[in-house]
Amino acid sequence: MQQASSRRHLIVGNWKMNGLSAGSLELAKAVAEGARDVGPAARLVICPPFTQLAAVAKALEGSKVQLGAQDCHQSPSGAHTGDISADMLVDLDVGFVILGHSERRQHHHETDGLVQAKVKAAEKAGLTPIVCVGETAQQRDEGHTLETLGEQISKSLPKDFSGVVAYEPIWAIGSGRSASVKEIDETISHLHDVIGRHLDVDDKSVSILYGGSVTARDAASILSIPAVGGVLVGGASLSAESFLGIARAALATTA
Ligand SMILES: O=C(CO)COP(=O)(O)O
Repeated sequence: MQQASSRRHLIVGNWKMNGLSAGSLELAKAVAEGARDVGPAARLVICPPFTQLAAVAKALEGSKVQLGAQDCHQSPSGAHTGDISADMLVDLDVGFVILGHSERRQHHHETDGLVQAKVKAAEKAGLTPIVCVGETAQQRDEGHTLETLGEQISKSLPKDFSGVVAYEPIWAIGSGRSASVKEIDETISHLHDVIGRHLDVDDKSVSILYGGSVTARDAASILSIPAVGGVLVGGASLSAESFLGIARAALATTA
């Protein structure tokens, strides 16, 4: 098993639908500036809304912080009013794209099949997809967590998947209640097994992040779990101080 000391954690900020011009620029610059102290312990990615990508890309020039987006369309171009293609993201120096987030699965009715089509489009364009999976509180209470996640993994990821997975229990998102270290450890270890069984890739090659109410306070204990490849952060990524606090926790786990 991979040891915590040899890993480089991926710390991803998902700004969701937050950020106007001035505030986004200020936040991106502050993250870029503070990232200098984080050293090689972590790779930092911030995912602003589409409207801020171009400005944030400029603000991150020359920094170690990479740029991500929050969705893309499954087609390269065409009559898809209001949509954004993977090539359009690459054109703006975007390197990562979050796909299949539970908020899109729930509010935009995205299915596993659609998520897989988007993953293929993203990989073809040269983006690294960050594919989210997670169970509802009801699925958890009824004992269907592992089955639900297994189905999402096997149906949302192509057999030759080369991206990143994020385990985000829906009940933990925005609730202030992160899953426990034991829950995260057991679930992510299970997801590695599912990947090994269902995909044609070495499960160790797929990094699995945890997301759901991650803060600078609990980041070190989460990042110390050997199976965890990093974190996907919502609310706490909207302040440079708390996002960088999480990144510094990665540094502490490798010290
Ligand atoms: O959905 C999330 C990140 O994609 C998690 O959001 P919070 O960190 O606000 O719980």
